[in-house]
Amino acid sequence: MSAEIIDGKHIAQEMREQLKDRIKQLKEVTPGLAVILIGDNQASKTYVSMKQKACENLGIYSKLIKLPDTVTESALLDIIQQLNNDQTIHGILVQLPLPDHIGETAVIEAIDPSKDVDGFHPINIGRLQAGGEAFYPCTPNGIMKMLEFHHIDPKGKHAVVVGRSNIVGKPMGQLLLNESATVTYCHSKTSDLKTYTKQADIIIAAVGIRNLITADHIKDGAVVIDVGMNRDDNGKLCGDVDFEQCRQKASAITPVPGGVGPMTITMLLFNTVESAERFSR
Ligand SMILES: Nc1nc2c(c(=O)[nH]1)N[C@@H](CN(C=O)c1ccc(C(=O)N[C@@H](CCC(=O)O)C(=O)O)cc1)CN2
Repeated sequence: MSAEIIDGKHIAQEMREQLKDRIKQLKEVTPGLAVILIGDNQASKTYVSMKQKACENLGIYSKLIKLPDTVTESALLDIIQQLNNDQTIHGILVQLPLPDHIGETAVIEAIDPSKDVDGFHPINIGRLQAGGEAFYPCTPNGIMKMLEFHHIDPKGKHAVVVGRSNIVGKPMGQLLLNESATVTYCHSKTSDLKTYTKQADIIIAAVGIRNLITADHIKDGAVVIDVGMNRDDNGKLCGDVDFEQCRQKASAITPVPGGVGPMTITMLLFNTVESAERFSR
């Protein structure tokens, strides 16, 4: 078997075209996104510039606030407060990871939940658990859209999520559960990982370990979603899944790059447009 490739770039592009129409409908309101970037992390700079470019292409106003990694937590909280009160801003995000001296929880909790387009605030996480209207975290929500696009219904399927981060693993399991999947969480300390992954109809690999998931880890026909963003020995971007091995056995698989990544940014745009729509009602 050779797997169907789940092309995140293509799905992202289709969704972005739909968002353009929604932005046109907003008429007097221009959706506004504030992005706070702290320090000099090269990957973060790249992701932020991709977010800004994507906003520009769609006609979303984006405001970049660059802060040195010496910024204090209290100065950062003040800036967030100003953005909470800024009527031109419908979405606020603080690019992660943060420098060690800044508390992630305090920062996330300072963002007005109605502008928390990353979907990380405890109010949005609680609403996600309740299955209600909320901003859902972008990467897992993007994966749900990819499954939907490929008519892969999680209902009754066994989904194994490998990873337990607050931004991907945990909400991913919750979203799959909300769609009636049976969910197993594994992580970097799970012993005998294969025992679990071999039972999976859908595997989400989001642990940040290059080539952790090999053909031996999956059953024939599994759907394999790779969230990993790692570098190989030559500095080339690669995921948590051995793509060449697993594509021979899986029924559908995402590549890295060009899989989940583009959907993360698209779902950020989606949440920002949704927020502007809510403000304009
Ligand atoms: N505040 C947030 N911080 C972080 C998030 C987040 O959702 N909110 N997620 C990640 C990084 N991230 C977005 O911020 C992100 C990662 C990867 C991609 C992406 O499109 N990757 C491309 C490859 C890009 C490259 O060449 O380097 C791909 O997979 O094709 C987009 C967004 C952590 N921080």
